[in-house]
Amino acid sequence: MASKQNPEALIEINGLRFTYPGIDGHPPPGSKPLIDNFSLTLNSGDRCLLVGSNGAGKTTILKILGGKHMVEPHMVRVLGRSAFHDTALTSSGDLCYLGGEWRRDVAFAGFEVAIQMDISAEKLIFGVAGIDPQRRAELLKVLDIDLSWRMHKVSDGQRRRVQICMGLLKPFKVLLLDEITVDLDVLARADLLKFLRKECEEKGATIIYATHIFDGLEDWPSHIVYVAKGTLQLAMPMDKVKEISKLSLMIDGSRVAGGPRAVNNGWAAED
Ligand SMILES: Nc1ncnc2c1ncn2[C@@H]1O[C@H](COP(=O)(O)OP(=O)(O)OP(=O)(O)O)[C@@H](O)[C@H]1O
Repeated sequence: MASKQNPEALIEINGLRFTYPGIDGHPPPGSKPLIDNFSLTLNSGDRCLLVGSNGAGKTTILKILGGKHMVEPHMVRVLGRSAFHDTALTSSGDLCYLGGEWRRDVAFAGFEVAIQMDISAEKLIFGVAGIDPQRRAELLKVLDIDLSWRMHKVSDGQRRRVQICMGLLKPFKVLLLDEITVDLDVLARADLLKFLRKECEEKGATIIYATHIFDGLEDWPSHIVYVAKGTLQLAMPMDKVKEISKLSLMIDGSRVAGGPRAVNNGWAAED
């Protein structure tokens, strides 16, 4: 994470404040903002794990970053632009959001189609125009997709793999992932995380990944952000988290008879 002035910042959130509108389209009078005074800056190559309990506001933050909710343009800048107002950010593929409603549908030949329709994986994946064949082949391998799968007959995890593949076909600069890996088996998830890490390290992409499943993620993120009740509680590079966690193990080890207390590597946090 970097200072607000850093020109390399791919994501800049400055004092974000957000309240869901009521039925009249306006925030209910006197309502407390769901997200309040939230600031965060991520640079090229950063891989940020967004954690927090149910209802903490993770999806809301990702949707705002993905341009799905309107906020004042100065509060959220993605690639230096306002995600809500600059629709070219998403249409170009530079900003990619995978989560929420996306779980039910995929973009196919310019339309949103139900992911469970009677269609082959091949038709869906090869139906996306203007894709680098090498990238497509790599994703098919990473996600271990059988092109003959019929989407209405495959398992949830297999369907999700096709969907993730389609979402990642276009190279992105900023990727927002909202719990999209829950249906994947351990190996598929590990391969996907490896691919995503490579995109950051080699192409300078930035990823925010919201998840409750921390298994196998110890070495994936470069940063961790913990949110509770819409407020940023902690934003830290992983190196620092590991340092603190080691330190706390040493301190506890010297205090507690019988050895160090498990601190769960600094990952688990309760609201
Ligand atoms: N469209 C909406 N209108 C009004 N309130 C909403 C809307 N969407 C979410 N909320 C509320 O905002 C709060 C934060 O929801 P959000 O989905 O951002 O949390 P989350 O951290 O992603 O939770 P989870 O881990 O369960 O997915 C919740 O209290 C939720 O009820």
